[in-house]
Amino acid sequence: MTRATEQTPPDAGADFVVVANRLPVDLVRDKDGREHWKASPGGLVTALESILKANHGAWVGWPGVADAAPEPFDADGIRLHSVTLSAEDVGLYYEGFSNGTVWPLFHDVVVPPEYHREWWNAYVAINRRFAEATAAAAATDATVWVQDYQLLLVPRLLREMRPDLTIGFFLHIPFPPVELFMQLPWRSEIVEGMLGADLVGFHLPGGADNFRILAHRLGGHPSVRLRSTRGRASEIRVDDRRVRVGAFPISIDSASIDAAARDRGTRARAERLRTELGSPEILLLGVDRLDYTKGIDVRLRALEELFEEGRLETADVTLLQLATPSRERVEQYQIMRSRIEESVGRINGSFGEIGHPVVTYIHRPVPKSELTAFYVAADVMLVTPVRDGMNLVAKEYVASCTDGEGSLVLSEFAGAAAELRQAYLCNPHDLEGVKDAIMAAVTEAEDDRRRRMRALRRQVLGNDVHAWARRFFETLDATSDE
Ligand SMILES: Nc1ncnc2c1ncn2[C@@H]1O[C@H](COP(=O)(O)OP(=O)(O)O)[C@@H](O)[C@H]1O
Ligand SMILES: O=P(O)(O)OC[C@H]1O[C@H](O[C@H]2O[C@H](CO)[C@@H](O)[C@H](O)[C@H]2O)[C@H](O)[C@@H](O)[C@@H]1O
Repeated sequence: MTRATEQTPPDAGADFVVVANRLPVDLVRDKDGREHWKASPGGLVTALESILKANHGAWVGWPGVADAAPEPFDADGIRLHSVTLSAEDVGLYYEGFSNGTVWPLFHDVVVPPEYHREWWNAYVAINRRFAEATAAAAATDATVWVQDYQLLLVPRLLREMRPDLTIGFFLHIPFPPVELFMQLPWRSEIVEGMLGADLVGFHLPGGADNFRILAHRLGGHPSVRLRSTRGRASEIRVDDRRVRVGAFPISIDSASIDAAARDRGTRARAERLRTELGSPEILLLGVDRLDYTKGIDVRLRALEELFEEGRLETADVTLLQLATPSRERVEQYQIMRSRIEESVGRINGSFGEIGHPVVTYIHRPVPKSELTAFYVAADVMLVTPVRDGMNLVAKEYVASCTDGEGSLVLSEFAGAAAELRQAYLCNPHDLEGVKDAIMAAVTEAEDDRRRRMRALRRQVLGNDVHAWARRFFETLDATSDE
């Protein structure tokens, strides 16, 4: 989404409203003070954009910069309502409680979560602000879909304001084991906040199970498994309401990525890219937000050791690592960036040649069409998070391997590993295992590699983001009909 046009808001409100921390476009302020909109980062936007366009819905979210307060406007057929956040709000609610407390806690405390009462107070106040904006944007009896960990309190707040609404909630990141969640000083408030929804969705059944156990332990809410949904959902009783809970693994717009990857221009760009990278025999690719959960450091260590041990020849192999800047004011992200950039420098210092680094590192987002060309060009995709809700990059790569060539090295700790079983799976905490997975992806016989990719493509092309949304809405409808 790149163009935005102003229109008068519809009086009656929208029948379908998505509320997420971010709008699907970010407001960008140039140095000279001029403003324009650009697509905002991350998998959530990628996933929901096509669904909203098809349904002429509304989206409530933050425009991505402090103090911006644009009037509601339409962009590519979606009505956008901005929630204004001051610089202080961004520091306390987004960088603080969302990304300094919940994000690390829910990603298995891979860095220590911080618990600060002023972050929590801001989180409560801003969740209320999002709920109020959503209540104002939704028509009578509308369906509202609340997204993700920044808005865990919104379902309950919204139900109190607008009992007529049907409310779905989806968590895009892992829901942690009970023992870890219990660290949170505000654990009951969070669970009760989520239980305000009619349907609470997770990527994996394990997340749904953890939530059910916590609803019982913290709130005394009993639950039953629903046989009718073939083990996919459970039901929690909250007073006189029934809240469904289930697993809905998100996916991508597989067909459109497949088509983009087949495009002649994309293929030509992929060829040129390989030439620009020195025509390596094996092109490895990493594509991530620069986040400490993504295991970029893990794959760099693995590659460095494979070079040191002579298992990979530096003359044959190149890694292209794309890293989108992310949450740059949060300290742990700064630490991880320094560590990664130091590793890239060290590896190139040891193994690169003049004009031929072994690792090419790009710390900025690239256009989607360019990204598809990178996927097409790559021989091996490295996806090695220490924990990840799903990881859409893994699925995008598979959808781009239209000629059946290409190998995916995938961490068992990414949600995607539950579906992409034929990838070269590895444990990112076991460096030898990661190295072996990379070597297998590079050296396995062509027939075996192709057989794996065929199976992966069947999975990704047969389970796209439209099927994900359909499954979620069917379950939500069934819940609200009863
Ligand atoms: N350097 C980049 N340039 C452009 N898009 C990127 C880049 N890195 C990641 N993306 C996009 O961002 C999304 C990342 O989604 P995902 O892998 O699920 O992780 P997350 O949402 O945690 O960032 C994908 O759709 C991917 O194409
Ligand atoms: O908005 P940001 O702080 O810049 O972060 C970008 C998004 O990152 C997270 O993505 C998650 O959702 C993906 C789709 O379900 C999933 O594949 C991935 O594993 C998750 O990490 C976050 O959950 C979004 O809210 C952010 O917008």
